[in-house]
Amino acid sequence: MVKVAGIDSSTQSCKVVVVDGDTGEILASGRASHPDGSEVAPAAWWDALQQAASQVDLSDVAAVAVAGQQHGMVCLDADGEVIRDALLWNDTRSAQAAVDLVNDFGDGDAEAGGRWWADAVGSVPVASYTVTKLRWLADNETDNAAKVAAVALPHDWLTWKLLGTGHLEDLVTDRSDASGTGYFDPVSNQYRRDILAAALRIDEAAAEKIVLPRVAEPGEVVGKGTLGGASFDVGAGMGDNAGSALGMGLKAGDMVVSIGTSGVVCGVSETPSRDASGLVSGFADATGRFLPLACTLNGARVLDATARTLGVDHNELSDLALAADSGSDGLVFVPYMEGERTPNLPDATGSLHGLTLTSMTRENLARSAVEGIVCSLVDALDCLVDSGAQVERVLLTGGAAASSAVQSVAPRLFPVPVAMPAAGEYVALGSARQAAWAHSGEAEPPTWKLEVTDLPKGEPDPSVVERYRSVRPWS
Ligand SMILES: Nc1ncnc2c1ncn2[C@@H]1O[C@H](COP(=O)(O)OP(=O)(O)O)[C@@H](O)[C@H]1O
Ligand SMILES: O=C(CO)[C@@H](O)[C@H](O)COP(=O)(O)O
Repeated sequence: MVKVAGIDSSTQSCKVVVVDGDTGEILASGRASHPDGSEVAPAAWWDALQQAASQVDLSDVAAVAVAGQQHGMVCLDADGEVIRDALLWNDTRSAQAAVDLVNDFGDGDAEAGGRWWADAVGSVPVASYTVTKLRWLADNETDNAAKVAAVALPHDWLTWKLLGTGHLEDLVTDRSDASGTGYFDPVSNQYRRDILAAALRIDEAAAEKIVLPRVAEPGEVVGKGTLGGASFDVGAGMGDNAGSALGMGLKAGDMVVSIGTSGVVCGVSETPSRDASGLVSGFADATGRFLPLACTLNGARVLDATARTLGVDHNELSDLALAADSGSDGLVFVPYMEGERTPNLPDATGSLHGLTLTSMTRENLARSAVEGIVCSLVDALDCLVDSGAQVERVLLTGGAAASSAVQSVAPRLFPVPVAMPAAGEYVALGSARQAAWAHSGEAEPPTWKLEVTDLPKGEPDPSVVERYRSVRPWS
C-alpha cells in the first residue's frame, strides 16, 4: 500500500488526511482552525497546517498535495517575505476595483467589458478574484504595491513552504487555482501579463518581471517536500473546489453543492465556460478539464449566526428547523449577510420577510435560514443551467451538509435528485488523490470508489423558492 496525504487549507480551518493511495480509504486525519476575518497572515495557515499535520503520522507518506481556498492574494517581496496580510476571496473591499476593471476593458461599457473578460479568461471579475485585489492594492497601498515581486495564491504559498527552498522561481500552481486569479486563460493555459499590468497600473515590461507561480501539469510531481521530519513527493495542488470535484471523481451531470464558508455549485465540463454576465465563473478543474462554478458568500456561517442568535448548537438548530413546516409559515430569510457574489451585490445585507405574530417563532427562524441558503444555491444552480451545464444530480458536501435539516430541505427545493457522499473531507481527499496520481506517474488519477446515499425526495415545495424569489433584491 502506498500512503499519501491530502491537505485542505480552507477558509475556516486546515484539514489533513492520510489515505491508502490504492483505495482512497482514510487512515488518519488532523485539523486545526484558521483565524477569523477576511484578511489573514499566511503564517497562520502554515501554523495551522503544521498543527493539523502533527496529529497524523507522515513518516511513511510517499506524496502530499495541498488544496486551498481560492483567489486569496499573497504578495511577496524580492526576498520572499509576505508584504501584507492576504486578502481572502470573501473580502469585498475590492468591489469597486472589479467594476473599474470591467469598465476599463469595455471602454466604459460594462456589458462590453463583461464580454471582453469572459473571452479573455473565462470569467468576469468580482471582488473575490485576485486581479481585483491587486488593483485595490495599487490604488490604496502604493508602497506595498511597489514591493510586489511575486503573487501567489494560498495553496501555491503553502506548497512553496513545503518545498522549502525560499526561491520565488520555485513557486508553483495548477490550472484550477490559476484560473481564479483573473489573469490566467484556462483555454490557452497562459497567464495574461497585460491584465496583470493593468491591475497593478504598471507597464507590461514591469509585469513580465513579477514572478507568477509556474502552472504545473495536473499529475506532476513538482518537487520534494518536508514536514515534521518526513519527506515526500509534492503534487501541484489545486483550488479547493477543484479538490472536492477530484475527491469525488465527479462525472458529467453531477453537480457539487458545497455549503462551507462559501456556498458553491460546480461541475466538470469538457468545454470552457464564458459567461459574459459574470454569474458563472469559467474555472479549470484539476484533471485538465473545466469547472464552471457559481459561488455565494453566504454558506454555513448563516447557520452559525442563526444558531448563535437562538442560543443553540447546530444539532438543536437542525431540530428546530425540522419542527417547523416547509415554508417556515411564510418567513423568508434572504441570507446575503456578507454582501453577495451570485449575483454580484457586494453591499447587500441579509433580510427577513413575512414576519407576523404567528410566523415569528424560533422554529420558523431556524427553518427559514436553512431554506434561505438552499434557495440561494438553487439560484446558483440555475445560473449554471442557463449557461448550458448538464445537471442531473446534486452531490451535497461542505460543513453544513452534516445538518439533518439541510439534508431534509435540499431535496425538496433542488430540481434534481440530491445525494450525499459518505462523510468525508472531499477537498483533502481530492488533494490526496492528486498526490497519489503524481506519485504513480500514471496518465490518470487512481480510481477510488465513491459511496453516495440518495437523500429522500420529501414533498417538493416549489412555493418556497417562488416566495424567496419574490423578495430577494434582484430578479
Ligand atoms: N452540523 C452542522 N450544521 C450546520 N453547520 C455546520 C455543521 N457542522 C459544521 N458546520 C459549519 O460548517 C462550516 C465549516 O465547513 P467547512 O466546509 O469546513 O468550511 P470551509 O471549508 O469554508 O473552511 C462552519 O461554519 C461550521 O460551523
Ligand atoms: O471563492 C470561492 C470559489 O470561487 C470559494 O469557494 C473559496 O474557494 C473558499 O472556499 P471554502 O473555504 O468556502 O470551501
